[in-house]
Amino acid sequence: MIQIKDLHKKFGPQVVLNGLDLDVKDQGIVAVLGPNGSGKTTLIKSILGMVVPDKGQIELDGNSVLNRWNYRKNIDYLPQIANFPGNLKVMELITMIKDLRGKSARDKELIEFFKLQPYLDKKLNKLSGGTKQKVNLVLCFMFDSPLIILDEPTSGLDPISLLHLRELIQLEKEKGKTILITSHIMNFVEEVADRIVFLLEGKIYFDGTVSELKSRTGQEDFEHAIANLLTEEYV
Ligand SMILES: Nc1ncnc2c1ncn2[C@@H]1O[C@H](COP(=O)(O)OP(=O)(O)OP(=O)(O)O)[C@@H](O)[C@H]1O
Repeated sequence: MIQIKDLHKKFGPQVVLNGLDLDVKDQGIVAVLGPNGSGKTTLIKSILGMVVPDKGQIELDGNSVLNRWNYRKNIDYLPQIANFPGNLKVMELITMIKDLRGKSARDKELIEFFKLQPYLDKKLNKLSGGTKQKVNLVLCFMFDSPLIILDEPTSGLDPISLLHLRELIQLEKEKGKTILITSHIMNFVEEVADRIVFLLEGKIYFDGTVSELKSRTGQEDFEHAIANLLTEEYV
């Protein structure tokens, strides 16, 4: 589905991606992890065509994405920070995005899933951070695309909403979708991820399952296993 070869990206003198290779063949949930500033969002935005790499190849289903835009219609994306006009009402925003995308949407089902009915007539700037994030999740998931990219989807969510999100992600996976997630909430990642891809110094430093990570680092606890990857590199 996604094939990335020798991806390089610099911002000014700062090297962010330095020859990164990534192959995602199967359906399932891939967690892209790494310290702050390790290039997770840069990688995601490169796949989406929002960042233009300096060098390297990105293919989706065998076709290069560089300088092509149509492929993005088949990706659902949740940005890390979504900035929508605050004076729009929730339902107005959902309707506007549906009109722009021109695709059928399952917004009603998701509004119910996240219990957003009481907020539909409220302006976005009057919502709490967590409620805004639920609106963003509705916008992201409503088009039912085969590839879903979620940049920090857990941001601002309370424990019950986190459970809902986990359930939704699992349901989407069961439909055969590929889901790429970044998150700093380690127990959420441990519960949902089929594969962990850990970025460090512009490359993939670890690629495997949660249990492979635990056995490589000799740590039973996932958070400690991740911390161990970092000390491995820096001692
Ligand atoms: N448009 C840009 N211009 C200049 N520097 C940028 C730009 N986008 C990202 N960077 C820099 O590239 C580095 C990687 O950023 P990126 O957002 O990809 O990291 P991240 O792994 O997603 O971090 P976090 O965990 O904090 O979200 C950072 O040092 C960031 O400041």
